[in-house]
Amino acid sequence: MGLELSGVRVGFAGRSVLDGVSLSVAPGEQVALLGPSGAGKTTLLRVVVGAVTPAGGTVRADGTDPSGSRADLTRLRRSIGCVRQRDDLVNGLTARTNILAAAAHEWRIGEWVAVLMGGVPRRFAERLAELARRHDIEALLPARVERLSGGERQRVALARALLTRPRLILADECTSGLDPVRAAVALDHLKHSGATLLATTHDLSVARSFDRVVALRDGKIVFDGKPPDAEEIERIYGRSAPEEMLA
Ligand SMILES: Nc1ncnc2c1ncn2[C@@H]1O[C@H](COP(=O)(O)OP(=O)(O)OP(=O)(O)O)[C@@H](O)[C@H]1O
Repeated sequence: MGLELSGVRVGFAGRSVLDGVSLSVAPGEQVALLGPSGAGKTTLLRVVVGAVTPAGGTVRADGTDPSGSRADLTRLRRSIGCVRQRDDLVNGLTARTNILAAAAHEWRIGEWVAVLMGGVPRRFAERLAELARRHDIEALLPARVERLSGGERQRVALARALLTRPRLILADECTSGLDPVRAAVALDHLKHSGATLLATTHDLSVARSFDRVVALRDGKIVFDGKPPDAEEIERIYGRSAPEEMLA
């Protein structure tokens, strides 16, 4: 799925958070959105998914305006997989049900019953097993998600985002909270999903694993290209660069 943002402006309580952001991402392209805390990375993802309506500029995801009609937004969201910084798994439900819920709009009546009884509809079984294996969560599937650790929840959230093979993945700090091996597995899986990928990070080593890095500072794009080296980062961010960006 392609993305086109032009002159996007967002403000909260009179304070500018995105200030004339223009960005073009081709279908299948993978982009790291780099920036220190508060630079506007999450807000940019929220604009793409229609959770924040810009005060100015235009946004098109797959040619659709995410702030347009409800029907357009619903259709668009079904092609997007989100992994949020703070996952929004539903407590009280098992990891299995949380993952399957990503496809709830596709369930048939019999499948609703199967899922509510703790089962897995046959047409999702193979995909669920593959994701569980890949993210090492097979043993966690029957557990209620409130009993899982932060990193375990993160892996469940990744599996959920990938279940329906989305065409666009918005990953917000998706590896924070994961150990280095699992973080590498998660990134690798996202990158090999074939989807367009927009992944926020303030970790330069994560950004460096992408071919294209878009850096934000105070709501503006200040760099767009091959991964910047430490010297460039210092030039872009000066003292506002957190240590992990200078490493
Ligand atoms: N709903 C909101 N209401 C008011 N201010 C907001 C809202 N959402 C974000 N902000 C502010 O906008 C700024 C940018 O936030 P955003 O979450 O986009 O930054 P970020 O680059 O993702 O940071 P982090 O790496 O810490 O997640 C912050 O100063 C934040 O406090």
